[in-house]
Amino acid sequence: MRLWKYICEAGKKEVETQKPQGQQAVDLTGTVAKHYNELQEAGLETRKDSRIFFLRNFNNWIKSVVIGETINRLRDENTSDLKVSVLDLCAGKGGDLLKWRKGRISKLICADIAETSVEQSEVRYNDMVDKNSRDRYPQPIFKAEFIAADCTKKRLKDLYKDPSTEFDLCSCQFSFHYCFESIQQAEMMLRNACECLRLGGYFIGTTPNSYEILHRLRQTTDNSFGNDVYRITYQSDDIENIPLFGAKYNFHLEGVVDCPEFLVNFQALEKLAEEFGMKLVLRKPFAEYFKEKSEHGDHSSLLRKMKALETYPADRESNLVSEKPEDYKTVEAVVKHLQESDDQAADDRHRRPVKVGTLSQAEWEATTIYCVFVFQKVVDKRTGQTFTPKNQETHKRPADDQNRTDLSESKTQKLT
Ligand SMILES: C[S@@+](CC[C@H](N)C(=O)[O-])C[C@H]1O[C@@H](n2cnc3c(N)ncnc32)[C@H](O)[C@@H]1O
Repeated sequence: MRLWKYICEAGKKEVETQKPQGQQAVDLTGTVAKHYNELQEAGLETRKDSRIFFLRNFNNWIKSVVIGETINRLRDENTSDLKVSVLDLCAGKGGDLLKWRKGRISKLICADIAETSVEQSEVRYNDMVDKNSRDRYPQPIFKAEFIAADCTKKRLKDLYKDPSTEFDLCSCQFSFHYCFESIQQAEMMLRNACECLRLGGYFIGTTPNSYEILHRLRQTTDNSFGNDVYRITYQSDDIENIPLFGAKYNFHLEGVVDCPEFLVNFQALEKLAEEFGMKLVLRKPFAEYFKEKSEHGDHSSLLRKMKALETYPADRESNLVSEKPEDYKTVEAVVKHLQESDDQAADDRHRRPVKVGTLSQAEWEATTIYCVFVFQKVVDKRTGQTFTPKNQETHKRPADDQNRTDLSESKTQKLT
């Protein structure tokens, strides 16, 4: 508790000292909302031609796995016919609607600061319901509610049609970091994520891994690192004195994002979450999460179905997503090695070219900035009631240095 008090006080002080003298601190939520509101929704064809086609699919695969596994876990820990109710915090244009449908949830509330995105997600949802009703065998589809609000400043509970709504799951994908602008915003975001969760409910998400970002920043001399797909530029030269809140950097992702973001201090996040009865169950860098989950049969076939990896070698070199040979240097060596072992094992008639699924090095470096997190509500702060899951896995918090990625690590999966 003393540590937490220290974190809070330090956080508040930092926010104060960051304000230019005699002025209000610049509030960046407006900039973020404007950016996402103006973002055009690319059609399927445009997306296919994109330099980050596989990166986007890969990130989508990670979301599918964490969402799918958490819904399964909820049903395991409760009853198999649990009517799952979900809050999609910073839901954007509704990119996860199909995942919720696949998870057979019963109720969804989507909230986002960008009004245009909220409208688009509602249209998408209505199209999905319409299309389903015209199907020969319509399936039940979850009820949905859409809210345009700054989730770091507005208490969402006051905006729900039914303020007594309880959720089994809150999902915040690729968005949580925006709330680390200030302690007040982080507190409000966590309040929104956790206060309406029922005991045993989960708060899951994907967010940039600040350990990884700092590790990469320390290897540069100009506060900036990246490649032709992404770039991170930290606000100041002083990377040894990172503020707990408001540690701003600019994030650029080719053709999709160009926005101020904030480093998430995971210790502060855990402490803040504790105030809402939440316990960290898992935090894993994407590289590690991919390695673990891609070995699982269902997830591995989903990788293919979602086109989350690029086939290497391609039929023609010009079919590769990157024109730079160095983007395929590691995978080239892996294929060579696999081909040699296959050739030794097979006789002449059965020799076949080895193909693997992979990501170009530049996309791999971009996606491995992120990590997955899972919290569970283990204490109801109002009643003091506690929750002990049926299959409690003892969570070992990863040491900070285990939260970094070895970029030469294999990112391939044999296809044939
Ligand atoms: C990278 S997008 C992710 C969208 C969606 N979760 C997904 O995975 O497809 C980040 C989203 O966070 C939203 N966002 C940023 N700051 C926010 C805030 N303060 N309150 C609510 N939404 C916010 C943006 O409008 C945007 O839709």
